[in-house]
Amino acid sequence: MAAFKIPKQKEIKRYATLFNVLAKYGFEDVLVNSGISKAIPKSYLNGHPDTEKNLSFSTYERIRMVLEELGPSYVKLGQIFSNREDMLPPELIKELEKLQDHAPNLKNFDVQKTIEDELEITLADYFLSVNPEPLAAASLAQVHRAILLNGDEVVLKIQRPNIEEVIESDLLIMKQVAKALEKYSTQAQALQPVRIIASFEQSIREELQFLREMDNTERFARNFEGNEMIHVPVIYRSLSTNRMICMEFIDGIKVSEVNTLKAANIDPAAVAKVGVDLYIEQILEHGFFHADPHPGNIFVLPATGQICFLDFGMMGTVMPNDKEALGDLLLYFLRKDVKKIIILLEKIAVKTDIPDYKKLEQDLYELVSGISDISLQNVKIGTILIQFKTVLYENRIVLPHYLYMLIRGLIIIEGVGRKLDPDFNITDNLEPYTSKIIRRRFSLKRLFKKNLSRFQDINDLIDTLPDDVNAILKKIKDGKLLVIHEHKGLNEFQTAMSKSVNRLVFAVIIAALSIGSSILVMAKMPPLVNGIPLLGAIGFVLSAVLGFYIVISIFKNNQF
Ligand SMILES: Nc1ncnc2c1ncn2[C@@H]1O[C@H](COP(=O)(O)OP(=O)(O)OP(=O)(O)O)[C@@H](O)[C@H]1O
Repeated sequence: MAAFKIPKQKEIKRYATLFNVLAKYGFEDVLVNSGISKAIPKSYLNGHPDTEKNLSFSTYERIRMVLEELGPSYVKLGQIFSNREDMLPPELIKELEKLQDHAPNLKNFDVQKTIEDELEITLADYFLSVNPEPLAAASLAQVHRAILLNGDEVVLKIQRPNIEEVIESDLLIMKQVAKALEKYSTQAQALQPVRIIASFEQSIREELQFLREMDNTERFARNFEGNEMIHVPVIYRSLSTNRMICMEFIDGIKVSEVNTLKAANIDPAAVAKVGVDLYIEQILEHGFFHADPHPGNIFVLPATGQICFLDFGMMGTVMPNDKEALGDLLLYFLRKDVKKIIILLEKIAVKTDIPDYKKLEQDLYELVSGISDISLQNVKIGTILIQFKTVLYENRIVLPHYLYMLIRGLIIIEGVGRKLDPDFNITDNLEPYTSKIIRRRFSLKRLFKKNLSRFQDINDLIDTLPDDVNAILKKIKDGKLLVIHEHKGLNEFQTAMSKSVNRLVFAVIIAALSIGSSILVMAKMPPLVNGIPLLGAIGFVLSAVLGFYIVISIFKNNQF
């Protein structure tokens, strides 16, 4: 039996609550085995729990219920881990996603005094009014509307009083329990509770730093500078602190309120298209994306139709190298090249322990075949991504955290899009990016760099792409790729390439002729005819004729 440090009096109640809730759902063993329960006076415990009723739920359901009952810190723990597919099984993730962040309004919360203390001001010097009734209440903060002296409408996102202490104290207990779980429960060991709590500690501390959230908001605004489709709330830095954000009030309609949008003459289908475009741009262009784009965090401004994202507490980052890998992954998926997908996954994974490569190959093959069996028009990216996550989990491949954030973000945003427009299809939004990636991957410059080794790739690509993607390729009016597509074959492409090489050789000859003949003319070198150097004159004429021919050919059909 482990020696457990007797908790201080004020912690005993929290431990007792934890024990009672765990016991209610049949998880008390760990506290008993680790000796924690012994340190709690019997008078605090609820007697023997009635586990019969609650055990009828699955283990993962019971874990979610425990978190709900234990309150804000634990709900936050569950929410943060609802996107840690790299650490938890999919069935548990599904349960954690059900956790809602609607905390009860604070009782006896003196908003005015809190603001004055936080900013060290007298309220009336800066604010015309502050609404004591919260606009929203979440586990870490409460949001209140206010009006500044200049008439600006703002909201104040204020951290709950003493939230830091509550979290510190909960963290302490969580760490103790995690250690005990890891030591005494084989079932819990697989979930790596100590690692989970360490990671939670980092995330929750970050979320409590409102200065970070403000930095994120402003970075997000800079990324979209000049884009008329989006509006980012303005932050009032001088009225904000690390525990309170003062920002522009967004007088918008939530994207989930489809009827209200229609009543305001806003086309929900257009909102879906623009909203998802903006999201994909964050991922693939800026590499800095909103990690929680649920409908409560996306508004439409009725006056301008602009989309407005809120809550920049959790953002994902895609580094330039990661973008390259994402592009490759997309292409290999489209080509159903399972072997290359595996090589790439192994390259980018943070951890792999693949027990059976044949099974992995089979799983991925089933996944990619599923994509091409149905037309891209009917593909639900969410379904594919969920399957993909399951394949990763079952084959013990752990990808970097940002990828799970991104997958989750795409699944959520696709859901938002489909709610706004049942015919919505995210692949339409992805099309310009797919085209761009393909064009970049197979540009002549890159092919030259790769010693033309991608010839075979291109041929494979053309032969294996689904019709829809070929249609995408067709749309690329940039010339080179169109030529590749229309020739539809390796030989023709090679011919086109060799003509390009010819063109280069001709250009070099002409340049040499011009330079050579210029030297002869300037030096007036013999043989001379009427004082003009004969060779120089021939060189001039030749280079002029050839140059003219090449220019005309290029203009006519891009070939010669
Ligand atoms: N600038 C704003 N203008 C209007 N409403 C806002 C604004 N900021 C926040 N809200 C409202 O307050 C709610 C909670 O805000 P926010 O999401 O930033 O807080 P949170 O504590 O991170 O909550 P959650 O974790 O539930 O997302 C939003 O969903 C929105 O309804």
